[in-house]
Amino acid sequence: MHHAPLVIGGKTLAEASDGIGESRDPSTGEVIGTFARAGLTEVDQVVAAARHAFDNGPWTRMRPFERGRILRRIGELMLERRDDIARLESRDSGKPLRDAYWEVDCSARFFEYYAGVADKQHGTSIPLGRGIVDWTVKDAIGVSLQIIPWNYPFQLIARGVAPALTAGCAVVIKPASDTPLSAYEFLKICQEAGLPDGQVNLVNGRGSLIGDALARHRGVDQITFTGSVPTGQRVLEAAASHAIPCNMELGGKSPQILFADADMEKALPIIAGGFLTHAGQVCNAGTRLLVERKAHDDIVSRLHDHIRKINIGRALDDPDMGPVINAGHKAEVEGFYELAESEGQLLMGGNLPLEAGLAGGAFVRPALVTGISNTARIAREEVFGPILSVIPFDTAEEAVAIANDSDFGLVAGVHTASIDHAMHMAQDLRVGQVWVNSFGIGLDVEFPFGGYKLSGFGREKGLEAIGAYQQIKNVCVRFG
Ligand SMILES: NC(=O)C1=CN([C@@H]2O[C@H](COP(=O)(O)OP(=O)(O)OC[C@H]3O[C@@H](n4cnc5c(N)ncnc54)[C@H](O)[C@@H]3O)[C@@H](O)[C@H]2O)C=CC1
Ligand SMILES: O=C(O)Cc1ccc(O)c(O)c1
Repeated sequence: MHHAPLVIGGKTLAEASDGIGESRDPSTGEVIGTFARAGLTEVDQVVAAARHAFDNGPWTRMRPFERGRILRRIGELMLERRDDIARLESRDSGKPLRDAYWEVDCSARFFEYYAGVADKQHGTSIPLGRGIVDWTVKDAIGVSLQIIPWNYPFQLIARGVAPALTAGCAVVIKPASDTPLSAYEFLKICQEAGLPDGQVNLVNGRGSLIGDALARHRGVDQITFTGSVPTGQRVLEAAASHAIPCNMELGGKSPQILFADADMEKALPIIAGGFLTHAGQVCNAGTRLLVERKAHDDIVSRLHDHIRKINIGRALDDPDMGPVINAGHKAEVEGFYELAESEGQLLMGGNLPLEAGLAGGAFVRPALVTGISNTARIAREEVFGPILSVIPFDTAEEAVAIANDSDFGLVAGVHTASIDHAMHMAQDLRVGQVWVNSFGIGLDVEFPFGGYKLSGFGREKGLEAIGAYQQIKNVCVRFG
C-alpha cells in the first residue's frame, strides 16, 4: 500500500491537519493508497517554505548551467524508475499501462528539454543612442503554484515544474485527490537529484479548501492550472484577489475534420485514437468528427466496426481502453449517452468482459453519435469520455465555420490529401494547435500547447512556456 506524505521545505510529513485520504484503483474500486491531506495550517507552511527557498535559497543564485545539470538528473532518474512509476500511475489513474509508460517518458523529456534551455535565457540590448546602455534581464517570477488534474498526474507536474525551475522559481504542487500518489515519487526524485530543499513542495488535499487558499495566498506569485472551466474560473477569481498571472489549460471540444480525399485507412486509427485515448479523458481529445458528406456513411461504418472491437479492461493489463476515473464520473458519462440518444443516434462499441474483479471498475463503452448538428448539446459540451459526435459538412468553408462554432479552441485535426484544404484549415481554425493527417495527444514537448477562447490562455511546453515563469526587468544606464 502506498502512502503519499506532504513534502514541505524538504521535510516529509506523513500526517496532516485534514486527516488521511484514500486513493482507489478505478479498474477495481479497491483502495490502493493513502495520502496525508493538508488543511489551512499546511497552506501557510508550504507557501512559507517555497518563499524561503525562492528568497534565500541557493537555486536562484546558482549558475544556470548548474541548474540545468540537476534538471537533467531529474529526467534520468525518471527513466531509471519508469517501471515503478508507470505501474503506479496506471493503477492510480486507470490509464492503460503503455500510456502510463508514455507519460513517464514524456515527463523525462520535459526535464531533458528544459535542462538544455536553462543557460540560454538571454535578454536583449536596446539601442537608445550614445551615452545610454539599456538591456533586459529575465528574472524568475517567484513562487509558482501548480494545480494538477487527475488525467495526467505525473506528466502535468513535469510539464509545469520543469520550465518553472528552469526560470529559477520555487514551486508548490497541489495534485488532484483522485490521483495523489505519483507526485510523491516525483518529490523523491527531485531530492535525490540534488534539488535544494523547499524548491519543490507537495501538498495533497481538497481543491475547494487548500486549492482555493493557495490560489489566494499572498505568498504565491503565479498559478499554472489544468482542469475544468468552472474550477479554472474560480482559480482566476482567487488569483484576481491579489492580481497574479495564471496559465490556464482548460477543456476542449476539439474537431477532427475529415475530407473525402483523405486516405481512410490511415485516418481511421488516428481519428479513433483522438477520442479513445485514456477513455476520452484528455483535454485535447478530438471529440467532434466533421466529415465531408460523401464520406460520412463510409467512415461511420468503419468507425463503428473499429469501436466494436475495442477491448475494455483493467489498466494494468494494458487493454485497448481502461476505465474512467471514478464511479461518479462514470455516471456523468452515462448521462451523456442518454443525452446523445435524445438528440441523435447512439452507436455503441466495446467488449467489456464481465468477469469477477471488473465489477467494481468504472468502465464505460466507446460510442459514436450521428444524426446531429453542431447545435446539439452533445456536440458542444465536454464529456471527458469516449464519445465521438459525427457532423457532416459540404464545403471547406462550412467545415471551418462548424469547427470554429464552439466555446472552446484547444486543438484541431485535419485529414486530407489536398494541400489547399490543409493550408486553409491551418490558417482559419481558431485553435492553439492544428495537426494535419495526424492527431497527437500531447505528443511532443518541443512545441507550444494551449488554447483559444474557453480552452484557456498561456502556453505550456516549448520555449514559449518559460515566459510564464519570468519577469522582464529593464535596466537603463546613462554614462559619460
Ligand atoms: N482540461 C483538463 O485536462 C481536465 C479537465 N477536467 C474536466 O473537469 C471535470 C471535473 O474533474 P475534476 O477533477 O473535478 O476537475 P477540477 O477542474 O475540479 O480539478 C482540477 C484541480 O483543481 C483543484 N481544485 C478544485 N477546486 C478548486 C478550487 N476551488 N480552487 C483551486 N483548486 C481547485 C482540484 O483539486 C484538482 O487538483 C472532468 O469531468 C473534466 O470535464 C478534469 C481534469 C483535467
Ligand atoms: O492536458 C491534457 O488533458 C492532455 C495533455 C496531456 C499531456 C500533454 O503533454 C498534452 O500536451 C496534453
